[in-house]
Amino acid sequence: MTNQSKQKVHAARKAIEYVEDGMVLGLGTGSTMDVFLDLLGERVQAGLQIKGVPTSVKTEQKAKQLGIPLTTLSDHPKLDLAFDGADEIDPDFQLTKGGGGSLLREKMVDVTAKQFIVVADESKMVNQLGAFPLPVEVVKFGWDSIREQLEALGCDAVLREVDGLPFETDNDQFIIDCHFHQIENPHMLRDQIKSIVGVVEVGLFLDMTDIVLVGVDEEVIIYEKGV
Ligand SMILES: O=C[C@H](O)[C@H](O)[C@H](O)COP(=O)(O)O
Repeated sequence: MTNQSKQKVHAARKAIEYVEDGMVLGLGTGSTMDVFLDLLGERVQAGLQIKGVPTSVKTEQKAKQLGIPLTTLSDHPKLDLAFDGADEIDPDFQLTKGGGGSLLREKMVDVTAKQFIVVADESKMVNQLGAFPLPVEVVKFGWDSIREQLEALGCDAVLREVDGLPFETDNDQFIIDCHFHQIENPHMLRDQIKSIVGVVEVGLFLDMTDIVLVGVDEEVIIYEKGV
């Protein structure tokens, strides 16, 4: 197991400690969340009573395989906790997400939680957002015109492809990855991107995070908002 994988396991183990009987949880997407789901599945098999709202089809399928009971945002519009990974975390807990293409459902779920807990290895901690290409989910219609409008904001904007074909999200839309390299003002950029007609969501998760659990070698560093 790589050091990064070990850090994910440590952080996911710590995250499980926040889960209590009767809670309704947002279940994030990605390799870190896969570790978390495995551990959660073990706790459920041992008798823990929780329900989860998945943030992607992939997470939904894995949760079902593990016997984790699922529910919906319609039935539970306010979640107790949401757990999710991140692609970048800055010192103010601002995030970029969507490396796996699940940003829309992730944001919809994560924003509804009383507490949003980010689980990560230490490679995700950055001084400034932007080295990781910023994912933007867009409608298919006129996507190239949207891409040009994104480039006008000062980035190289690239349609995400898999095996030479456009990547399609769980919502049947495209992702455009925006290479800004450095994001000076995440709030302004979010507002500029969201004002482009045809943009569905942007992978800047701002002012949402309550707790960050970072796996660092054999320990986990806990960062809490306001502490
Ligand atoms: O769309 C994917 C999500 O935003 C993930 O949470 C993010 O990419 C982090 O994934 P991982 O834990 O695999 O690094």
